[in-house]
Amino acid sequence: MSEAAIIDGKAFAAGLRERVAKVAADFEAQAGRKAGLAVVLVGEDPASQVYVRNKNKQTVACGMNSFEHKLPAETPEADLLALVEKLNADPAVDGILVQLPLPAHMNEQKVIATINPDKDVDGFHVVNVGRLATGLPGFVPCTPLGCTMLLKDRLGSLSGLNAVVIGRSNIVGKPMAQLLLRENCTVTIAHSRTQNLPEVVRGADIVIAAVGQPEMVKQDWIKPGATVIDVGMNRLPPPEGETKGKLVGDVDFAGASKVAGSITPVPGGVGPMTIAVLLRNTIVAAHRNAGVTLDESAV
Ligand SMILES: Nc1nc(=O)c2c([nH]1)NC[C@@H]1CN(c3ccc(C(=O)N[C@@H](CCC(=O)O)C(=O)O)cc3)C=[N+]21
Ligand SMILES: [Mg+2]
Repeated sequence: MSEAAIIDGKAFAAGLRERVAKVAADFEAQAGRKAGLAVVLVGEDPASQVYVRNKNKQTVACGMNSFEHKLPAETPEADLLALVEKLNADPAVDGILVQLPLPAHMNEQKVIATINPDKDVDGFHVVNVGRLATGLPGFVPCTPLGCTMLLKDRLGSLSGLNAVVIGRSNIVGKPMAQLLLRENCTVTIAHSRTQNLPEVVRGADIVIAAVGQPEMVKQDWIKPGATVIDVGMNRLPPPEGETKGKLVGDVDFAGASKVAGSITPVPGGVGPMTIAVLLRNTIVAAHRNAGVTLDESAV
């Protein structure tokens, strides 16, 4: 058995950002303004600050406006809701992202429910969850949409394939299952209570690992030739005398890549796709909100 092909999410994401930049330039020419993304960060979590900085840089690089709002951790929930309402009403803002997790004193569901669904470029609002489940146009969460793009690029049609999604979160597992169903896969959602998980995964042509358990999915769980998408991002404890631990996924990459047909690495796989799809969703939102025509399948 030869080594799996590496699915280069970083390169695919760079290509997607180039397509977004072209579409963003056309949008500006037609609408007479740039598309805009507002990112709200509450608190000083260092990892979150790095993500927000990257989003901001990539938004500007694609020719869109980035509006950053940083609030102290102890901000009252009512103040955050008021900011979201202000962004909802701002015609320069096409997309709104409130960085999760929020501090414990805030109700995430309530905050997400306050975002105008037509500016909800994360696809987290229940209206967008319902649209995805019923096949209506809306916004689809960035990570699972990015995974679907990588799968279709690699495999072409996914029709009839057995897909096993490990994890049932609202952000990845559940929308991932909906998207695979839309592609005519036979979909299984596995989770912490699933009996005989290795056997279930061995039936999969497509494995999506989104559990948050470092290197949980082992070599002998993988069907030979399967396509493996690793959504996990786990920081291992640093070795003696070092400050930064290694970043690993939910899949034992070295083992699984001996059996899989193709596999995403961590880092450089799904992560970069998440941000590129956010920019894609933002330029789509701008066209819809401004009434400018766009072939959405081309971006
Ligand atoms: N409302 C909301 N929407 C989000 O989409 C959202 C969020 N909140 N909160 C935090 C998570 C995390 N997230 C990542 C995006 C890209 C990388 C990424 O680009 N990772 C790189 C490098 C990571 C590294 O080296 O640290 C990679 O995997 O290659 C990671 C993580 C979006 N999130
Ligand atoms: Mg994620």
